[in-house]
Amino acid sequence: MSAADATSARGAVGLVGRALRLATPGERRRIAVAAGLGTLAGASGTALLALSGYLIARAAEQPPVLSLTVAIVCVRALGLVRAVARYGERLVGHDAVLGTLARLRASVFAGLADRVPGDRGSAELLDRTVADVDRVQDAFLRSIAPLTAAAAVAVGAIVVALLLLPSAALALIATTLVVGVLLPALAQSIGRDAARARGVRRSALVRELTATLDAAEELVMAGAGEHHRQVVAEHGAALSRVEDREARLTALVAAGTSLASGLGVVAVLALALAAAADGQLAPTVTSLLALLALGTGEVLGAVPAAARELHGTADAVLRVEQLVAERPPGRDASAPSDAAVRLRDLRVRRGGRVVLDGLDLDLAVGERVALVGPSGVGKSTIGELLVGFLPAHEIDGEATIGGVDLRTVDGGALRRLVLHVPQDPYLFDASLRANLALARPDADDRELLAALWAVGAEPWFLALRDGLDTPLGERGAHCSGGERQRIGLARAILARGHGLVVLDEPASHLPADEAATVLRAVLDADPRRSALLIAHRPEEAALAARTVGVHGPATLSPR
Ligand SMILES: Nc1ncnc2c1ncn2[C@@H]1O[C@H](COP(=O)(O)OP(=O)(O)OP(=O)(O)O)[C@@H](O)[C@H]1O
Repeated sequence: MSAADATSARGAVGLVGRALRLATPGERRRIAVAAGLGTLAGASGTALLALSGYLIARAAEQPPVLSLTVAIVCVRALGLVRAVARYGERLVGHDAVLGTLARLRASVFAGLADRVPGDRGSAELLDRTVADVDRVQDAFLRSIAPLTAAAAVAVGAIVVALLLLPSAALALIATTLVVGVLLPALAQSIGRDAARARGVRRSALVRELTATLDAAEELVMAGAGEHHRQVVAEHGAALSRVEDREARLTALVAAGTSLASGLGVVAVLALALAAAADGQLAPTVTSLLALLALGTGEVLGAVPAAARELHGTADAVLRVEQLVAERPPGRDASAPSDAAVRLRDLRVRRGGRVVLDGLDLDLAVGERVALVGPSGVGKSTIGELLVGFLPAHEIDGEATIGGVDLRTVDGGALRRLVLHVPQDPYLFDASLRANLALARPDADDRELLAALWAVGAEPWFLALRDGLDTPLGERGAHCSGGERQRIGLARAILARGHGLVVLDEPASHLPADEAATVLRAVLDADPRRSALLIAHRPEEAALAARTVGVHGPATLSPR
């Protein structure tokens, strides 16, 4: 089903089914209970209104009070039932939906994290993914529940009217068709166009804003800040215009809904009065019918907004469903037994361009190999291949680790086997301790400090006021390039259990006379670990038992 299909009734039912499939059976049961309680609240509200009308009209005739007792008790009971059912609906519904959301967020994150980095998407995709999961909540609470309640109340009211005055039932059916079918179809079409236009405008704004914030320093230095501020403001204004138009159209539909409901009440009242004048209907039932129509109109009044919401959530539900259900292509459950690497006649394409071609490389268990060569010839690409960061469709030829094809190896098993130490390690906006503990959560402070000392970070550390509790700032903004690299290298010293470490120029910002010593400490931290060391400096390459030169797409020669 495409998002556009959601405009049809079948599409809407299908979408409700798909949204419900995102919940576990237990959550579905609670969502059903919430929808049932919502229906009970809506029905008792409408019945309360109708019965109150009857009671007032009957009381005006000044009958013996005892003859009103049943109606009075019913009115009290309905008032209580309505309040309790509404409270229960909110409680059970939100409890079920928030539980579903928490679980979905974790699944969506796992789905994104499992993808190779290039396949993970931009800030815009991540932004939409977070918003999408939130919108699934709307599908449950703002669409499914009110639509169920409205359908049940409308059918009940029509049956009651049919028993009392068939012509009033016809007027109610007409109101239901206009308010519950025609106007929602209009609202859905507004929702579809508005959601599409809003999505395009919002994406453009997020893209521009992210790019501007990322490059803020360079833009200010180049004097281009004002221009970009204007571009962001224009995108913001365009989004506001789309939202403004959507709000005006929505208000028109809301006005149409109130008008149609009101006309329905007037029609039912007129028919009931005429029937009462003809003696076909007791005068007291006239007000019951009119207020029954009023109550039904109120419940139906939520349908256009619910239908619009349902359409608005269609794309979101489909995207979340894909992220939760889809495994990254080509990854299966095979786990390599060791870290022996074998590459034969390997060809790698990146961005549509061949960057490695005819590559042969062996790395035995426990062996240390250095990769050297000019910039841009594909050294890092080899490292990324070994750690599963390249999409399978970009790799041709033989590429195995522990005898398992690198294109099909299980992502989790590969990351437990191969440790990647990048040139620019990612530091979280957290304490130094938390950033180091990422590599070994059970390491104590003594071990963390030993790792810092081994990478030559002692003088820097001793100058920190809060020691291991020092916050490192967003992306490690409080650290220099060299300090960030030392933290990345300390993580590699702390890490345990890997069969292979890929060191991708992780000491390039350190002074040349220190880099080789620090790298040796990393290599010696786990002597059983084999290593692929990507290096530009000869003294670093000399740490490996064997050096391999990479010279371009078609050549790779052992030295
Ligand atoms: N994500 C990517 N998308 C498209 N092309 C890429 C990507 N990453 C790298 N490349 C291209 O692949 C080629 C090899 O890049 P790679 O980073 O492997 O080279 P390198 O030998 O490690 O270079 P350096 O020594 O400068 O780090 C380069 O031409 C680069 O432009």
